[in-house]
Amino acid sequence: MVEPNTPAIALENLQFAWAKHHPCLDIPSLLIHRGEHIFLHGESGSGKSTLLGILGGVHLAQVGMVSILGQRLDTLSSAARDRFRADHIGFLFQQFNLIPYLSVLENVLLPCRFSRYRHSNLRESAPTEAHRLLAALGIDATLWSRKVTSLSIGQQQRVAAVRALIGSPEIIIADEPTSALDAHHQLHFLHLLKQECLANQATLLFVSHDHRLASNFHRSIALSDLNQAGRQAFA
Ligand SMILES: Nc1ncnc2c1ncn2[C@@H]1O[C@H](COP(=O)(O)OP(=O)(O)OP(=O)(O)O)[C@@H](O)[C@H]1O
Repeated sequence: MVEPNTPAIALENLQFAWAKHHPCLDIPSLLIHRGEHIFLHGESGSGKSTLLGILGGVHLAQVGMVSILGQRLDTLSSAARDRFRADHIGFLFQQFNLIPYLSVLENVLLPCRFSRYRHSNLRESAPTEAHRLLAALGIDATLWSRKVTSLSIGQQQRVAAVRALIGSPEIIIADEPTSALDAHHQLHFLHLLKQECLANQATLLFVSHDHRLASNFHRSIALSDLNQAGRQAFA
């Protein structure tokens, strides 16, 4: 159980460089509170996906502190970080990362198979909750047993959102999730995602190039304002 006042995300003095490369991220501090909906934007190549990978414990910063829900990631083994991510973070990727040979329902149930914590958060049985979320995100019951790749791009995106949301992880991280959708479907998708995050009091960190979406969030953060990497080179 995570204390309600514990920040969702806290970074201090974070520095990260890819092997044999110049520093990519140098962030003195970042604090995101529980339940906040954050819009994170930045130019292509500015390090947004790298930062999300650090927050999810996929990459380890060489310097600094990364604390997620009060847990310092650098104190965990690689396997424990994977477990922590599976338990507490729902990731929603630009390319969906759905398992192509599984059905819609099988894809959606995966987090509850991999995480006992997320399974234990369910108020109903896993299939019942999956059905509720799929219906809430507008995926018709006739599609649930179909192979996920037979769905349209917009439908696959919503299936990926259901997979991120099931079992109520405290943090939802969405990396350019709407880039394949047209403007109308983008807003509709965002509305549904926010609604589910609100219902779960989840923190939403949403990355996009599309500034028109920013007004839908509590706070907008420009990575260029946070990140000092490379600044001295141009000073
Ligand atoms: N696996 C990797 N190995 C080495 N360098 C990498 C790797 N992944 C990303 N980079 C580099 O790190 C920098 C930041 O990349 P990143 O993908 O985080 O940017 P981004 O802001 O998410 O870009 P986009 O908006 O285009 O997705 C880039 O210079 C990129 O080339």
